[in-house]
Amino acid sequence: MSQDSHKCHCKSPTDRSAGPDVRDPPRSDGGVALCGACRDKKTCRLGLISERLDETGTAWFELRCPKDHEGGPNVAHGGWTASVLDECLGHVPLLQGVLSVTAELAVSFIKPVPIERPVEVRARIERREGSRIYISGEMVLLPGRAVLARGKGTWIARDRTHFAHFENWLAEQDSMSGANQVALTKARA
Ligand SMILES: CCCCCCCC/C=C\CCCCCCCC(=O)SCCNC(=O)CCNC(=O)[C@H](O)C(C)(C)COP(=O)(O)OP(=O)(O)OC[C@H]1O[C@@H](n2cnc3c(N)ncnc32)[C@H](O)[C@@H]1OP(=O)(O)O
Repeated sequence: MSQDSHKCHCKSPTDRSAGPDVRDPPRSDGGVALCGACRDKKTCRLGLISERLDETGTAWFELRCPKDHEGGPNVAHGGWTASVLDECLGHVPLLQGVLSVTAELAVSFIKPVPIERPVEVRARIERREGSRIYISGEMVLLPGRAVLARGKGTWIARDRTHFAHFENWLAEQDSMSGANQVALTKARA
């Protein structure tokens, strides 16, 4: 359902659940835009150290896989690699002042990613169609830039009411399951 056609008593975009301003998100000391879980710690727990957008529209990220994301011996858990690509690719529109959410993400795992070694992600928008933003990127090992992983996917541009709409949807789900519970209890009585 599109947000425009969603008719409910949604909270206003200025409500706390709308989150911080996407054009001025909370950042780490290295300038990385921080998601909800990392704001208090003021550091990206996935290991992103810095991010920048160059004049051609390519976004560059420096990072290391923290030890607590180890999967196999001395290498990253695959979920870390997928999370980092989700994060970095999603930051490309964010660096241009656009909030978007991941609709689809495909990850190719080319080589294991060593723990605590400098790696780089570069990502760019391939094209846009309506609210759909097609983004791709790759993770390379520094300094030689051997490719470790590739990601590509579809992001959907949203406005700040996205999360307030979701909270209303969740409340509707909860009230429906509450009503179902009452009906079930009555049927059993
Ligand atoms: C990135 C990190 C940010 C760092 C934070 C810094 C601070 C920033 C400051 C402040 C805010 C905080 C920001 C946090 C941001 C976090 C982002 C994430 O974590 S993303 C988490 C995982 N992804 C989800 O949770 C989506 C869950 N899915 C959905 O919400 C919906 O399914 C959604 C929005 C994807 C589609 O909703 P519909 O289907 O109701 O919307 P309809 O209007 O019908 O479709 C819109 C367009 O989307 C296409 N679409 C829908 N699903 C698709 C799919 N699976 N694949 C391709 N296209 C799809 C449709 O074809 C349509 O395209 P057409 O506009 O007509 O061109």
